[in-house]
Amino acid sequence: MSNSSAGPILVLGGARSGKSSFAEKLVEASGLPMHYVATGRAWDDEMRDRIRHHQDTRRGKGWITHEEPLDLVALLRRIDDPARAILVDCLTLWVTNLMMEERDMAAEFAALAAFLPEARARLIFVSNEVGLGIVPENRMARDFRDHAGRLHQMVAEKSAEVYFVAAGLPLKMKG
Ligand SMILES: Nc1nc2c(ncn2[C@@H]2O[C@H](COP(=O)(O)OP(=O)(O)OP(=O)(O)O)[C@@H](O)[C@H]2O)c(=O)[nH]1
Repeated sequence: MSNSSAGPILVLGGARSGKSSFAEKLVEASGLPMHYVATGRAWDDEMRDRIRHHQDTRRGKGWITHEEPLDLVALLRRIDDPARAILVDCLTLWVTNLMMEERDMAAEFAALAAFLPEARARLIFVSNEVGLGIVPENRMARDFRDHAGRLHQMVAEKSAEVYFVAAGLPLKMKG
């Protein structure tokens, strides 16, 4: 794992690809205090169960959890510290939440782009690669796919390392 000054790490993958576990291991290997930023919202019982499983079983003690569905950059600026590893899980849920609230996507992405080179913490971003299937039929899904793709390109460009995880296997794409 690179040092904090080298830039963030981006971990991409499909649903249930093992991307979050891989990213969690990177954070644990850093030996730094571990911060988890959840962008997901508990919108139903299934999601509530998943979140409980993440909090109690997957992460357990030793992690500090922050829940922020929208103002991700403001939170990252608040908790940024060179003596911390911060895992953001995940960027695609952030995109979903921003779209639901009709936020200015370009402005939000620009704020993140401005923050990344200044960040001092070991930052690890997890995100779903959603652009590999057929073109979605509905407009909102196409917009979502496009926003996610643009965001991934921006974060990848500013990252020191980029991985693609499939079937639990990480493929290093950058760094
Ligand atoms: N609000 C909240 N959300 C959480 C918390 N822990 C995890 N989550 C959310 O749960 C999501 C992960 O859900 P999963 O369905 O288990 O993971 P997945 O990304 O489909 O699977 P993998 O590819 O194996 O990681 C993350 O994107 C988080 O946003 C938490 O403490 N609070």
